[in-house]
Amino acid sequence: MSLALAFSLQRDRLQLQINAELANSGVTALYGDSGAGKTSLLRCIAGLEQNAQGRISFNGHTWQDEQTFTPSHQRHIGYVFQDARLFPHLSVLGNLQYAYQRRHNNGQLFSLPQVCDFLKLQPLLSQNPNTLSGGEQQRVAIARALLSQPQLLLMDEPLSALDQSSRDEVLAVLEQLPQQINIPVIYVSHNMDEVSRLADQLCLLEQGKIIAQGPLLDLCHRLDLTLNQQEQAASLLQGQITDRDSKYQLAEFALNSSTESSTASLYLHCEHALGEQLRLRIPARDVSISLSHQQDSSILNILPAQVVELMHPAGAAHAMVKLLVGEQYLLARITYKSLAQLQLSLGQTVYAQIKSVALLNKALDY
Ligand SMILES: Nc1ncnc2c1ncn2[C@@H]1O[C@H](COP(=O)(O)OP(=O)(O)OP(=O)(O)O)[C@@H](O)[C@H]1O
Repeated sequence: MSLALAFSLQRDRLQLQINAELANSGVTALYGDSGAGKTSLLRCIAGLEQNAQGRISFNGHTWQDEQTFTPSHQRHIGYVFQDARLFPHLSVLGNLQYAYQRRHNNGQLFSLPQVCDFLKLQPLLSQNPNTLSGGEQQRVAIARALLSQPQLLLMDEPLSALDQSSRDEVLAVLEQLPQQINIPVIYVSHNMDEVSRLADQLCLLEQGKIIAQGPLLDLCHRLDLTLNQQEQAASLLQGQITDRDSKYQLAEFALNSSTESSTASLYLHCEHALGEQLRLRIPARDVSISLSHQQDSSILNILPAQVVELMHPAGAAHAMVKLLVGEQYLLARITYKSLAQLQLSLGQTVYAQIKSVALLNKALDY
């Protein structure tokens, strides 16, 4: 059971041609450049594009084919837009009650107190939407979408219109979303940092077509994808906090591995509890490579690694090196000159020097 898509939509400047089956649990990120067709695809799923030709079905229910077109309000979906679109003449509570009263069914997946608690809306209930910050408005918009009791939640760049502090506020809520709701989420974004914090599955859209799809962890290390040849490419590593060093205020983060012999650890500063499964994001540009283990460096995290793939697009000043660290992959973006000087080859053992890591709250789903 899943969201099965086989349809096309003709736009003035874009032909959307979609053939895909999206997961029916967790967060699937629809990622692509501006104009790739992400919003158009989401609108087709929502039943907001009458001109889409083809078939869309969800969990065995046909929403659209040659004979059928289920209107948007009968698809049991929640939709969160880039802007909150709250009713200005109603209080926050009024907006929420309006959505709840018009819920898709009598299901009680999400109750008003539960949603208000999760999205920390209690102090805002009597306020008018115009008096709220952008982040607060977006939290209300998410609550409103959930109160309609959807079976599928669609989110179209819900952070893009927010300033940094509001963005962080809503992102913190979204990171907790999978623990709170048990429905699939399709999340449109062109921000890889956001995607790596929130998504389990990734769907890459380019010029109206899905060019790759699968678990985020698999796709974010594939060097054939242009996404991973760019400056903002980053690796995701999965592991847990296994020790704390109170003298230096550091925690030991051990990468998950199936055997003791292939384990590897990094050191970082964090407050997370021992044993907690976490996701680590390491920008490829913050990983350098040396042939020997540097003993006189301030870089704390230096790990033995094996070169498993090299990518140097013709004429480019930079190359991407895919390394195996323990049992997980790490990307290093180095200059073509360094690649030539080090004479790196496949299978070679090197040392990965990691200058920065970001600890993400969400563990990866395998
Ligand atoms: N209502 C419309 N009528 C005609 N063309 C449209 C319409 N909406 C979008 N388009 C065009 O379809 C293409 C895809 O737009 P869409 O908004 O789906 O892309 P996107 O990937 O979501 O981009 P962004 O990240 O900038 O929102 C663009 O060329 C856009 O100009």
